[in-house]
Amino acid sequence: MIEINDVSYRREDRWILQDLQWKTSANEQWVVLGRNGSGKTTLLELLMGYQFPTTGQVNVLGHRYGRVDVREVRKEIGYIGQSLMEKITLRDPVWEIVATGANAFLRLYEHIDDEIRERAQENLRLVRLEHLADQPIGVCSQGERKKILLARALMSNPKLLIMDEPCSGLDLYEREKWLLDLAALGERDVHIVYVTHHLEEIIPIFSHVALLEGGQFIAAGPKHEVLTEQNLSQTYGMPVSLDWMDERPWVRVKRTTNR
Ligand SMILES: Nc1ncnc2c1ncn2[C@@H]1O[C@H](COP(=O)(O)OP(=O)(O)OP(=O)(O)O)[C@@H](O)[C@H]1O
Repeated sequence: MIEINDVSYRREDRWILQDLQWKTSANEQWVVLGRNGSGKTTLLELLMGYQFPTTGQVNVLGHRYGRVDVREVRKEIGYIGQSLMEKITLRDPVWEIVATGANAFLRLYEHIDDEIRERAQENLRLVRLEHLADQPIGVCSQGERKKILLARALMSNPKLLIMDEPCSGLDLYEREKWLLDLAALGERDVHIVYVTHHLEEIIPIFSHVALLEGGQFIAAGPKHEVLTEQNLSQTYGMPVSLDWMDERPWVRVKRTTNR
């Protein structure tokens, strides 16, 4: 699904990503973890074709970037990130924002087919927000907006769903409801790459984890192999302990004698 070979990315005189090798398969669902500034969003931008690597190759869904029209590849990718929310017009009704996911535009400039309108309603039902269809998105809560973006991302029946901290700003209740919606996606034929700061969001549908530190992968592979106390302590730069509960990892900072 994704194949990254020898990828490095430089901005001005600084290497933001270095020597990345990464290969994912269709039956795997990935989480990417790393500290602030470790390069997670930059990595996602390379996958979306918003940025191009300084060296190396990026292949997504069988297309090699640089040789294809990335706009065509993007039609097969659903994306949820803060930058998308910032571009949305807050007075637009919810169902219209969902409908724009069908053609990867941000606004509707022409008449919408009944079929697309119906599918937008269906996807809103999927995230249990059909009652908000005619409201402007500006009046929706943060949790509702995240779900609306999920419904939007599903409009194009994406083969790949990329999510950049989709739970940020959600309270515990809203986060758990969002994760339930995400778990329901496990039944769909969609490959997920999910960036988060919170390990407990690694629900059972996720099979693989990549750990980024300073623009390099510390480890990438099956979650039970990668999520070790040693790897996580290195990723976060402090000693941590790890517990698995309800098939989810929970991390705690180890108390140290030095202050
Ligand atoms: N346009 C840019 N010009 C210069 N530096 C940049 C640019 N974009 C990102 N960076 C730098 O690259 C590094 C990685 O940024 P990135 O946003 O990918 O990190 P991140 O892991 O997503 O961080 P966070 O968890 O805080 O969102 C940061 O140090 C950032 O300052």
